[in-house]
Amino acid sequence: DTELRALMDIKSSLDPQNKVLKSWKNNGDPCSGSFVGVACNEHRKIANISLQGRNLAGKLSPAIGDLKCLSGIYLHYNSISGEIPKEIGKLNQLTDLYLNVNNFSGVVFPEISHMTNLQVLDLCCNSLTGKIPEQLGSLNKLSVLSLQYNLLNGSIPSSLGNLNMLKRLDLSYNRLSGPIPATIANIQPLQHLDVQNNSLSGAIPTSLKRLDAGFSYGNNTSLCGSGFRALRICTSFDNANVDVNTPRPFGSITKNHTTPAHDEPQNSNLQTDCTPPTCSKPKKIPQIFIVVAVITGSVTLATAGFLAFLRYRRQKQKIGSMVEASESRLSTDHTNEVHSKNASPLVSLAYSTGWDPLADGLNNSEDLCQLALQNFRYNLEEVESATQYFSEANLLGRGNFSTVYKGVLRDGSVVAIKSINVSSCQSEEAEFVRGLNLLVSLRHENLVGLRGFCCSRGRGECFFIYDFAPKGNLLKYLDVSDDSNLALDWSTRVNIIKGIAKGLCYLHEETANKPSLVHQNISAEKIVIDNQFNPLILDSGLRKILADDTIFSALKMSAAMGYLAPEYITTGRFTKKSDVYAFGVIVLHIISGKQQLTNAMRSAAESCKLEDFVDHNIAEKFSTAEASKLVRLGLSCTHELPDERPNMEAVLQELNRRNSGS
Ligand SMILES: Nc1ncnc2c1ncn2[C@@H]1O[C@H](COP(=O)(O)OP(=O)(O)OP(=O)(O)O)[C@@H](O)[C@H]1O
Repeated sequence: DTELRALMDIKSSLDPQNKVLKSWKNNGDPCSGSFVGVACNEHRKIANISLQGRNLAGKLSPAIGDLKCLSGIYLHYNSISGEIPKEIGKLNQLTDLYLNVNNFSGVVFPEISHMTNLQVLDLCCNSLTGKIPEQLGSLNKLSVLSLQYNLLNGSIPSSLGNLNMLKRLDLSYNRLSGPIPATIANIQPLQHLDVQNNSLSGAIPTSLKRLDAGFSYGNNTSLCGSGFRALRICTSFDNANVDVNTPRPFGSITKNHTTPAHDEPQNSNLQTDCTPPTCSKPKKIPQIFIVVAVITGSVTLATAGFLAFLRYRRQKQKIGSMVEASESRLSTDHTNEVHSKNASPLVSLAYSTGWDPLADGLNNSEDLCQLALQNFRYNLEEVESATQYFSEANLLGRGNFSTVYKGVLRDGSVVAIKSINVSSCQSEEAEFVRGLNLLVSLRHENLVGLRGFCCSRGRGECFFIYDFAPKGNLLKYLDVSDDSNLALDWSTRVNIIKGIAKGLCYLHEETANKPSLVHQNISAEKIVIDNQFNPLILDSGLRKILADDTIFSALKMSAAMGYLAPEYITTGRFTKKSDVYAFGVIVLHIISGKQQLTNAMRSAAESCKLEDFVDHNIAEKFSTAEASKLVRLGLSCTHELPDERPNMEAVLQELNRRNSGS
């Protein structure tokens, strides 16, 4: 079929050596869940391609334009080169386009503006040249436009002022010249505008003052304006300049450029190709059995405000060199004031506390908190030697904002070392240090033990060193065949459920020594198993040191796996009850032994048909009474309404009651 052919085409150009996309098979079914990074909608049309951070080094094929029901393309943090194909413009259902942090070159084709449903366009950190097409001004659903760190020149099109849903606009680190169009200042929802490090000139529209700290304009050759810090007052020459470049009324630009005659047949074709029900979005979000594409799309809607502007910062190797490049550029080209404004607070933290080996001897901190943290400090050398210089052979997992390696410390103990890019961390130094203090203070038998950390300015990364849990994560024990030896027996399953409940209860409770914490990212991958088959929760408290937007990528994953509480879609907030929901999903996973819970399974659970729900691998070797109570617990924890879910304390009481009764 056309979609499969298109996928094969995309595969051969994106991954010519067939290293990453082996699972995309000519005779396979892309909607079976077996094609890595591919998710379909309810009509079995491809809705999402999520291949971020996969080391893809080929090109993006024009065949992408044949996947007409795509709503999200996530190809960021790869090394994809060549042009962004014009054909991408045919995707008029697309809401998210993430091509940031790659090696794309060539121009931004005006055809991109045909994607009329686009909400996030992130092309940051590539080598794109030429002008920003005026036609982008017709993408009127756009809430995030990120074009920073490219080689774009020419002026900022005033048509961007038509983007009346835009919240974030980042054009920094390009070669743009001319004035900042006054039209941009009129975009009501705009909260962040970054144009720093360009060659802009003329008067800054005064109304941009309302953005306050959300407006960054440093390092532009001849900008002027009154009431903006570190800017000179405009002269009559500047004002004349502005007049010359005063944007045309944007209505006319929109008319001329956004709906050129040749677009219409193309777009209307797409409409007919893709008319509902083929591409329709589900009206209702089911509870835990959720289509990946639908939920990721919905989550995007609910959280678009905080999702994208910092995404470019979240790469591993590239970002380090980029930070350094921008630092050196700033220190040679620009004033100290700008330098200190742009340097990451965390970088200075690394200096001031001497965490970085390069900065040893500079430790002049008198802050008691920070001194207490010194006990947990490791140096980079130890981290490097433990992981054999971050050898791929020691790689345990690579997530959206972090990478985990297995390592052996000098004393012979085995550890898991989680590396997080500095740019994914809280940028406020005080907040970060507070988060660190909390992190090291958490202690519980069901939380994986944190031994220490190391923040390296040189690598632009922070490392967290944890005890290693040798039996792997919970996923390893789901969907296993009965001859694999991995099927857990009943009492182990109950013990694991109870342990997770204890760990979560500890996190949720507030004591004199710790605040109440919401984990926010509970899933089977975040539960590792120790030698005694006790469960240990990963990443507890980590949220406190991460930048606000960092959680978002993890969120999409948990949404995809069904761990995300339904109310998140409307509230955009994590609560203890959303942790309870994820816990409930895990309970159902453990009892059923399955990672994917089908509707049929849910009905079986609801009607207490245990024989259809409990993992066949344990045959009859389980207590029926206990199993039906646990299934009921799983169902009540995953109740659609948060108020109807029990809190973790009640869950634990129920589990203990069961134990004493059995
Ligand atoms: N302390 C540990 N002991 C044993 N294995 C671990 C430990 N920490 C992590 N792992 C393994 O590494 C995998 C990846 O860890 P984790 O999910 O925390 O990081 P990640 O892949 O970088 O994802 P994320 O972006 O969600 O943090 C885990 O699922 C687990 O299998």
